[in-house]
Amino acid sequence: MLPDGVQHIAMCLNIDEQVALLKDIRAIVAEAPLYIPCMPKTGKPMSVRMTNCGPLGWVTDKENGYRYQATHPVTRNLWPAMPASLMALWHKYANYPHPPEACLINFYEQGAKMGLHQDKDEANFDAPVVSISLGDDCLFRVGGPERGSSTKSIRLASGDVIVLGGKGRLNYHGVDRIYPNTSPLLKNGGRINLTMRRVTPA
Ligand SMILES: O=C(O)CCC(=O)C(=O)O
Ligand SMILES: [Fe+2]
Repeated sequence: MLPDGVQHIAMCLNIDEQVALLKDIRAIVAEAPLYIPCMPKTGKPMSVRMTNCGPLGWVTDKENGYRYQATHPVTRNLWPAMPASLMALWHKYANYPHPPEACLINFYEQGAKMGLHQDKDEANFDAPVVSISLGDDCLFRVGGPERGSSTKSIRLASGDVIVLGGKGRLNYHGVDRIYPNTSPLLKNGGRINLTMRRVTPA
């Protein structure tokens, strides 16, 4: 059983839908290249590469830490628009009457991971976080709203959706590992995660 408010919806996207979504993501990455985010204060580079689409994007660097901003930290351009394919997934799974403002695009190569954390840089926790997996499987871990709470590990596959909402909105979660060569979607392997969020109060 997953914690209250955490939903794992397996195989939401069939292979054709995954290919179509990937095409949209490739267009976004062509305009807003993946960059290497760094941890606040220490400046340690994260193993995941990132970009965003939508009016706001989540960024992090040594000097200014975790935040949302309207522009890409390297190109300084506005983030590309959120594609209709992502908007449709939000409206299907978020059960929230306002559109998402940010979609963080995470790219994990083999060996990349993401430590346990809460998504709490938003000024609005009423809306859920809707997260889509594409490409190689990963081991996803989710706990409760306190750092020490027990966690549960689940394997996510390409086309799966995770929703963190309600009581689960601030639950700790992270990605422990990528399982190489488990999906034919990305020619060179790796995993893409798309995390849609509402940032400001509606
Ligand atoms: O890659 C994932 O499935 C989770 C990503 C995540 O938790 C985040 O970007 O905040
Ligand atoms: Fe997260």
